[in-house]
Amino acid sequence: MSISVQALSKIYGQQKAVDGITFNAEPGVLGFLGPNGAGKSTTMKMLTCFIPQTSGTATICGFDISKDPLEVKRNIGYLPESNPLYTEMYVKESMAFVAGIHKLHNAQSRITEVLEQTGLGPEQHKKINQLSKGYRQRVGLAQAILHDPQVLILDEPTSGLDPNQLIGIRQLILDLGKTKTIVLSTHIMQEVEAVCNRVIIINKGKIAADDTLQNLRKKNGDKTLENIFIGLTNK
Ligand SMILES: Nc1ncnc2c1ncn2[C@@H]1O[C@H](COP(=O)(O)OP(=O)(O)OP(=O)(O)O)[C@@H](O)[C@H]1O
Repeated sequence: MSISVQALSKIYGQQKAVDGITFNAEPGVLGFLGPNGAGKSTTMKMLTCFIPQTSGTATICGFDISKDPLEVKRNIGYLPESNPLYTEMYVKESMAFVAGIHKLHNAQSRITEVLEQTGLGPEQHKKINQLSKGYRQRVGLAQAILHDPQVLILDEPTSGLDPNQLIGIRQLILDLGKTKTIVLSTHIMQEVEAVCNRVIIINKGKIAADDTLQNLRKKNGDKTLENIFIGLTNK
């Protein structure tokens, strides 16, 4: 199992942000949906060992997030919602920096491959602070996939992109999802329909639905995904 989550919870002070969620994921693109404040980013931060859980367990490619964080990080690529980048670096230089952190042996050829895959070739000699928002998103994604992880955690990877950029990034996510397990957080229902084969809807820290898109529609009288989302998250 690529991702296995058992009764995972996170409490910040008095706030129960994630409340005992359990799910598994295998290769494919899993849409991770929920209203603002539902606990999506918090869950992603726990799965990537960014913050510790309050209780429960999770494994990534068999490695426990509490006991084996280094192995988890070797097997996971993470694009956080804020997409933090060293903006003073040149694109290619920033990729070499990340390759160094992962101690990649084939760094040069892998960087060339990933720059190509993410459409960054023409921009590779610019400084990150000279790039448009869409291209910065691509740099974040390129850094997340550089070490060829089996699991990708993408927190709103397409927010703020123009329609042309959207198509390119969605296609890349679809291609990656053929072999990798991708957890994709997004508020764009059209995007979910375009790339996800399964969705989890989270509301107030709990899982409100976990199913294929097809089954969700069947169970909800063929309503649109937007209406299903509204129905499940206004409780
Ligand atoms: N560091 C923190 N300290 C205290 N509370 C936090 C912290 N981070 C998140 N929270 C709270 O936890 C809850 C879940 O937040 P989270 O960011 O996981 O939601 P989300 O589903 O990703 O929302 P969005 O769609 O707006 O990004 C919210 O009520 C939020 O205010």
